[in-house]
Amino acid sequence: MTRTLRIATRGSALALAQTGMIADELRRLTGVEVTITVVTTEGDTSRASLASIGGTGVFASALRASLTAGDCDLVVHSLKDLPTAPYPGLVLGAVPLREDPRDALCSRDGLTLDALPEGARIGTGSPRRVAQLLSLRPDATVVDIRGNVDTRLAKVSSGELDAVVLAAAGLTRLGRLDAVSEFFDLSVWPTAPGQGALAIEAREEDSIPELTQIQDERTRVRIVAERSVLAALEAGCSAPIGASSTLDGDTLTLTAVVYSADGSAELGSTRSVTLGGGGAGAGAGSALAADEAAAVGLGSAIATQLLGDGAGELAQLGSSIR
Ligand SMILES: NCc1[nH]cc(CCC(=O)O)c1CC(=O)O
Repeated sequence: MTRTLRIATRGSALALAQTGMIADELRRLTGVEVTITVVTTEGDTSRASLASIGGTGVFASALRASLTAGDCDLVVHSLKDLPTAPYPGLVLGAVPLREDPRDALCSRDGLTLDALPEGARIGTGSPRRVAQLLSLRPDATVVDIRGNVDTRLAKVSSGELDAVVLAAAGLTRLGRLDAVSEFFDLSVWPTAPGQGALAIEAREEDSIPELTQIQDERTRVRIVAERSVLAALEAGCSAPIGASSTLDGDTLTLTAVVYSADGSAELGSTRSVTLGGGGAGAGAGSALAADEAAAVGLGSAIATQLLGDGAGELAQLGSSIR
């Protein structure tokens, strides 16, 4: 009998697209059979603003409950929507190769952020994007929006908004890169920790060797570093924090920026570490574990520095702990 893996996912077009891609890769690379079931989450049913219903975890909890209950074997999440706190009994089974981590502006007539009219109405639901937008365009009116990618883009074509900011990765996966008028460079516009990457979550007690075949270890080490800043700042995905990383050879470099809510002030820090892969003689698994530990150390060092510089007060992190 062919082995079957059951994957659970949210039902949005983006979630279905990215889960479908993972399912196809698992089938192609390992020969397993894969089934997909849709789980509705609070993030899908509530129309309240994301910040108000709790940010961290609103998309993830129902999926995690399904995994814990044994109703599925794997869950595909957008990594940036996955809370940093460990979840009892579940593990990050695999992190596939990352898509473009940048944010993109989608406006009419290809206008860039600089070229938008005075007082332009720009839609986003993310406190980080609000701060970044206002820091570059203090005259803009930022409108808090919810909804899937197509709904957001429709508000621009209809004229309700002049522009929206969306993740390039989501637009790529949905085949909507045509809507992009500007990609923001990560050096001026770092994005959410883990943006553009997916998380395949599994039960700790299960052994699913197929997962190593869809994992990109270099992506995994980078996102571990980015997320450890959030964890060390005790901030959630709704906090106004951007992070970006590079892994050049064995040099892992991480930048994190903390913003005030109105974008008028920011604090940043950049550090690097040389990864040793656990040293000669270390097994493949322990080499990855050693690199992940170094990545966590890098993120914590950056968080400690930012807190020492006053990031807690600047971003009012206490109020975004969830
Ligand atoms: N919070 C919503 C969300 N979660 C993941 C993505 C797509 C990009 C990704 O995989 O990081 C998006 C949409 C967006 O931010 O535009």
